[in-house]
Amino acid sequence: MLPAKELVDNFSNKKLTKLDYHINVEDFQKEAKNILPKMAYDYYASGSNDQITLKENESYFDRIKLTPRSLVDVSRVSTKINILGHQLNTPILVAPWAMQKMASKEGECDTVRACKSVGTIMTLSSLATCSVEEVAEASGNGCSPGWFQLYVFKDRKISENLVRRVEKAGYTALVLTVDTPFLGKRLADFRNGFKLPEGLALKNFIDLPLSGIDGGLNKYMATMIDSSLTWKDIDWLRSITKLPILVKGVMCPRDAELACTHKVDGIIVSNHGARQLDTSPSTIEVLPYIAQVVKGRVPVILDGGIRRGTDVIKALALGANAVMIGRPTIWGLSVGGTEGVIKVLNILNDELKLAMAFIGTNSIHDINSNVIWSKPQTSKL
Ligand SMILES: Cc1cc2nc3c(=O)[nH]c(=O)nc-3n(C[C@H](O)[C@H](O)[C@H](O)COP(=O)(O)O)c2cc1C
Ligand SMILES: CCCCCCC(=O)C(=O)O
Repeated sequence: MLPAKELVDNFSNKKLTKLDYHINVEDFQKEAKNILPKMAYDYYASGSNDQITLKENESYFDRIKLTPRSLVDVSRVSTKINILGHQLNTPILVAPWAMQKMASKEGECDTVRACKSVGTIMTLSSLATCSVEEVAEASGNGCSPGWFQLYVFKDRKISENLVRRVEKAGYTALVLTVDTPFLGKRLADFRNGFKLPEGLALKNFIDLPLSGIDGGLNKYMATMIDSSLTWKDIDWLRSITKLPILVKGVMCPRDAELACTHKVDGIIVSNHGARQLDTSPSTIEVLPYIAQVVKGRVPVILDGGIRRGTDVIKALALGANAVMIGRPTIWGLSVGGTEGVIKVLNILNDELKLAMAFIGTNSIHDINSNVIWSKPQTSKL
């Protein structure tokens, strides 16, 4: 990927670095595949079983077309949004993903620095290789470190303690993952005999017999995570915290209605990056049906398969208030640590801005279903 000779930028005379040669998400993925150990790359990249949903999450976006518009003043395109009281520079948030120290030396701490720099939200996984407190410290004095993703353990006391630590450290919302009663079957992890590399641990549980995964990922989840969780447990979570609660992993309109009934503060349409139920639909396919049920009562966020700025527009047009990205940040972190994640977020946001100009929109609020191409009915032009 790097040219043999050191180059300088013609305009700024600035020396070009390795990251300058990565100009889209795919470049980062290719480089990450080259540099990561196979066991880590496979864990990060895989979907479950035959990976049918994994392909669909990306390819369904390509089937949706956008309508270019002409001669609209788009000299002031802005990607700023407000979500749950947060003023952000971009509608692209960072999804929770586990065990980030396999990708960079400081793992989740590197990612939170990138999110602060770009002006977006990081969601820290329960199963992180940096602790809640370390990530809060890395995010900067007095800064909100972001949102916290919660897996509910069979021993509720463990989850309750974790929630107390999250509140104390200044996180501003809980993201309750509801699609993981058990872990999906990712074939490569079985074949590779996945384990955490020497010296890494699940840092939020360092004092408990929960910080290692020697028996494998699936056994860990089956032994530790509470698969008896139901909608009534949203009420339990509400009873132990005042933090806003978003549910992540909603794929069915009926569940979206139940989420609203249980007064959640936000819904994340997600199939866990196609790592749970294979042959479930892509997230962008189900989004309009969920938005139709939610009717603006709470913010709707979509994740899964977002790899281009145009994908972000399509999600916003079909009813999302914001999106999250998982793997693009994994590849950014693997290639360039904090700077790599910043670069990936900027690439996607720049692509978003450019496409917004082409469809004739200046603000995120202007994006609605009219920007999606459909055969015009001549009488309605
Ligand atoms: C390697 C990896 C680890 C993940 N770990 C978690 C996790 O700990 N908790 C969680 O709720 N979701 C987890 N997810 C799912 C992501 O939050 C997100 O839903 C998904 O990555 C979005 O799809 P994308 O990777 O195509 O952007 C993980 C995803 C990946 C790829
Ligand atoms: C502790 C091992 C399980 C990690 C699971 C994290 C996750 O959600 C994933 O998709 O992977």
